[in-house]
Amino acid sequence: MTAVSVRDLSFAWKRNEPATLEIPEWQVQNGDTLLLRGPSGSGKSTLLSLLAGINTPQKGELSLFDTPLSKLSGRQRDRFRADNIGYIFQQFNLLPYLSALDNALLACQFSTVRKERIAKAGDTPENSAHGMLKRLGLSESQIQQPAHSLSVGQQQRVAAARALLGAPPLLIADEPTSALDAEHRDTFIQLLLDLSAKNDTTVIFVTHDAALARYFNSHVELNNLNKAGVAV
Ligand SMILES: Nc1ncnc2c1ncn2[C@@H]1O[C@H](COP(=O)(O)OP(=O)(O)OP(=O)(O)O)[C@@H](O)[C@H]1O
Repeated sequence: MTAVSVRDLSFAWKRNEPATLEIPEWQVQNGDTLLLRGPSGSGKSTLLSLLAGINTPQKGELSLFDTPLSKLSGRQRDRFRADNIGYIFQQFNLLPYLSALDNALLACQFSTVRKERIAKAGDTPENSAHGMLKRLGLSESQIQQPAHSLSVGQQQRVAAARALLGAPPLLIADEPTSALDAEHRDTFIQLLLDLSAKNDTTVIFVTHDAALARYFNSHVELNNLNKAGVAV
């Protein structure tokens, strides 16, 4: 099965303006770990927003795990995203006054399917979130602390736990390491990839940082994929 399949996709932010993205063909295989690179403004976040079904392309096909997103209503797309995509945002998007544990648990609040996957593995969401946060290096007291009182590195781990809870088949991470020093960044990526591999989760990781390439089994330069703005 392919995790992502794109054909003749075109997306413009505004009608009658030149397209930001034109991608004739692109596939990501299930279980791949992919690094997506490109200069600032090249459309990386825009592409992620299409993959997550937050925005929809004006033309072309975009399927995730053989489900064409264009066939889903807005509400079905929201449900599909909650069930199937773990998303780590650049700014993490944690709720500041909720504890690390409750932030991680939000992933299950919006998805029965995630809860069911955990139940099938003989676990509870609370226990699974707690275990994930511990594996990501948070202490008992940090797990109970409100997110705003954690360091940037700790907040990033909470965002990773929330994204991975309930084993979504696709993890999307948008530059989540830009605030970290090299050592913390490398440890974090290694952990993220180890946890993803356990669930056979496909990973799409966006970064500017060429030094991270060695962690991923495929590499895509968005400017090679995207034909928008290129004369034919
Ligand atoms: N919400 C939006 N409304 C209108 N235009 C947008 C919006 N978001 C992005 N754009 C435009 O789309 C183009 C691509 O932006 P995008 O944020 O996808 O690039 P990026 O590669 O993720 O950049 P960076 O590495 O700086 O985050 C830019 O020209 C930007 O101005």
